[in-house]
Amino acid sequence: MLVNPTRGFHWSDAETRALLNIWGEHDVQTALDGNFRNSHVYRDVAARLGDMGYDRTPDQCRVRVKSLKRQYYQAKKASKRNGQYHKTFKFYEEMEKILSSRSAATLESQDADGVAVEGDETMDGTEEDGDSIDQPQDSDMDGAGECSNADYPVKVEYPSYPIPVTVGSSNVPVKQSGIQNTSMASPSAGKTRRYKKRFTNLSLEKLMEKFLEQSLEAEEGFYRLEEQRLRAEDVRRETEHTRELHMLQMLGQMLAGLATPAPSPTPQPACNSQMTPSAGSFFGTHSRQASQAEYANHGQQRAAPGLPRTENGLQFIERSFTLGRAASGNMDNVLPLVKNTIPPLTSKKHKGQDGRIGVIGGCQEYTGAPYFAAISALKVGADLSHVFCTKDAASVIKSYSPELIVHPVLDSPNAVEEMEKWLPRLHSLVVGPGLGREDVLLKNAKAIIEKSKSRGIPVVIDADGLWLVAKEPSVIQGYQKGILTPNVMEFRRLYEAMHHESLDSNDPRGCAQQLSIAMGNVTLLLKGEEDIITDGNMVLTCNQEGSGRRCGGQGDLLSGALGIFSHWAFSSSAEATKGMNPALLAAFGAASLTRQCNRQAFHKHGRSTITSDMIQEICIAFKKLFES
Ligand SMILES: NC(=O)C1=CN([C@@H]2O[C@H](COP(=O)(O)OP(=O)(O)OC[C@H]3O[C@@H](n4cnc5c(N)ncnc54)[C@H](O)[C@@H]3O)[C@@H](O)[C@H]2O)[C@@H](O)CC1
Ligand SMILES: Nc1ncnc2c1ncn2[C@@H]1O[C@H](COP(=O)(O)OP(=O)(O)OP(=O)(O)O)[C@@H](O)[C@H]1O
Repeated sequence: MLVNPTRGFHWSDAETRALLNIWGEHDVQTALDGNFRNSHVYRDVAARLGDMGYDRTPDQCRVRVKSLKRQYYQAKKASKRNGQYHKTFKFYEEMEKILSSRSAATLESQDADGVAVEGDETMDGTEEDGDSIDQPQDSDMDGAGECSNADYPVKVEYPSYPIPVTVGSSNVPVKQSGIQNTSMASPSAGKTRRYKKRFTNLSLEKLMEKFLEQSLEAEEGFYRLEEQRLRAEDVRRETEHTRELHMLQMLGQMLAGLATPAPSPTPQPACNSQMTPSAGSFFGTHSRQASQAEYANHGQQRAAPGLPRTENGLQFIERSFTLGRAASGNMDNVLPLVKNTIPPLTSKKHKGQDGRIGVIGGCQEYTGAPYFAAISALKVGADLSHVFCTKDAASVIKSYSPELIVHPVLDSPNAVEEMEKWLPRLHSLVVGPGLGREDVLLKNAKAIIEKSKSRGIPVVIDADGLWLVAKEPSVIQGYQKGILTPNVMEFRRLYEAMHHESLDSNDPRGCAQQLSIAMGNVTLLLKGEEDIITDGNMVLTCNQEGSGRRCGGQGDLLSGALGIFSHWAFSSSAEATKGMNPALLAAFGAASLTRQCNRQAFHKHGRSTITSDMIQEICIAFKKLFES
């Protein structure tokens, strides 16, 4: 049970004696002597008082002790004068006993340190009450760090580098630079006294020890914080990395979802009422930006038939390709996939393995077109290039190049059988360059397209082949390995044939997509200022820089190149194409190459650039685009 449960300011005599008994014990005095911090000592004193039934806080004990000491010193002073005063201080004897023996001990240590110190345990920076009048004769420490005790003057040398010290009760380390001249030199009077009280009882060695200890503590604290910061940074980086990996995984899964071969598509209704025409005209003055934005919408709104379009890989890809398009078409994101489809040149392969291409075209009027197409296929990398032309065109075409294998069969009575027997040897077919529009030639071309379809051979249709398609769309409709390469005129013709209405010249992409869908998602490469490539689901644009030079035969170069690119693309694994429609990749590759050839040739020949000049550039252009 507590004797003093009120914890009031008044100390009873018994309580005070109990306190002095504890405080006067040797181990308590030793613990208090010369220590900066004495809170733990007074905590112990208060606890022991508590054991005796007195409920006092450590602070109350400390204040009470101070008060007793003050009274003791005053009584002692007075007693020197009249020998009486001590009689009025009822605890004089007890205090005398404690402090006199303590003085002796302190003096011993003073001798050892060479520093005169008198006083008590007042070094606790956290518990100072600011009351210094209990010190009858404080030792002085002046602003220059000099301990000016009369008997033992000592010059205190502080290190010139900043030492973090704990100030007040906040325990915040602060740096004191030039400590001799600042904080010790110009504090307020009260502070000066406090410093005096704190430091006078300490030996220099201890003082320095304290400084160094605190300096070390502060340094350790700094490193601890720094370590925490670095760990937090590591965690942040790791989180970021995991997030990126997660995104990549998601992308991979989506692309893998697209690798599933598409089922046979159904032709779609032609018109997309959601389309809004933009300003300008592709077929006249075309506003590219407007239609780009517009087209992004088409890509996301349409659910085209035939291709997996669940939540979904396709939408995701469309978005990413739409983003990529803004700056430079799809050069950055599609070209690497095209590269993936190009077979490496190795000594292990035999002739024909990298591609055997057939061109159906070449008549009395047009011998250049099939030649351009066939030679371009060779120059891009086909091993063998065949031309199936009319009899009178054959020798002319042969005379252009000994590289080409020319079959004068297109106008023969058994043209289809003649050509069909070559089909097993062909990897892809280009139908149309220089074909002409004679019914019999178109009929034979149509028959050979049908045969090729049944064999699953990729079929590129260009020029007069498109004339045929405009008349009979079913010849290629819904064939996923079919690719149409109309120029502006051919596109218009096709569109109007399919939709029975004029095309919206302000919306080339929308129209191209509509046409592709109407054709059963056959891939379309609409040539122009910007080549638009679509399979109805996805739209790519090729803005590879070309030139302003348009001469006959450039489209033939493109269709011939596309012949070989389509073979490579359709022979590639889904992994290589990342699940993208191979027809799109092939078209993109051929379009980029043609434009690059045009650019290079134009640099050399300017206005005089002709298709033969472009063909000369295929090697360098191919290297630049696909092998660098
Ligand atoms: N050196 C050669 O042997 C060449 C033969 N070519 C072949 O020539 C054949 C015809 O192809 P084209 O692209 O010349 O087809 P077109 O004869 O339909 O068009 C030729 C050009 O005439 C203009 N044109 C066509 N119809 C028009 C109309 N109604 N009103 C106004 N202008 C019109 C357009 O500028 C068009 O690009 C194809 O088989 C093609 O392959 C071309 O490839 C060019 C080179
Ligand atoms: N305005 C243009 N700016 C840049 N390149 C263009 C432009 N128009 C067409 N091209 C490019 O020229 C090439 C041939 O396209 P073009 O429209 O001349 O084909 P074409 O008329 O079918 O050719 P051909 O004369 O062989 O029949 C394509 O690669 C295309 O990208």
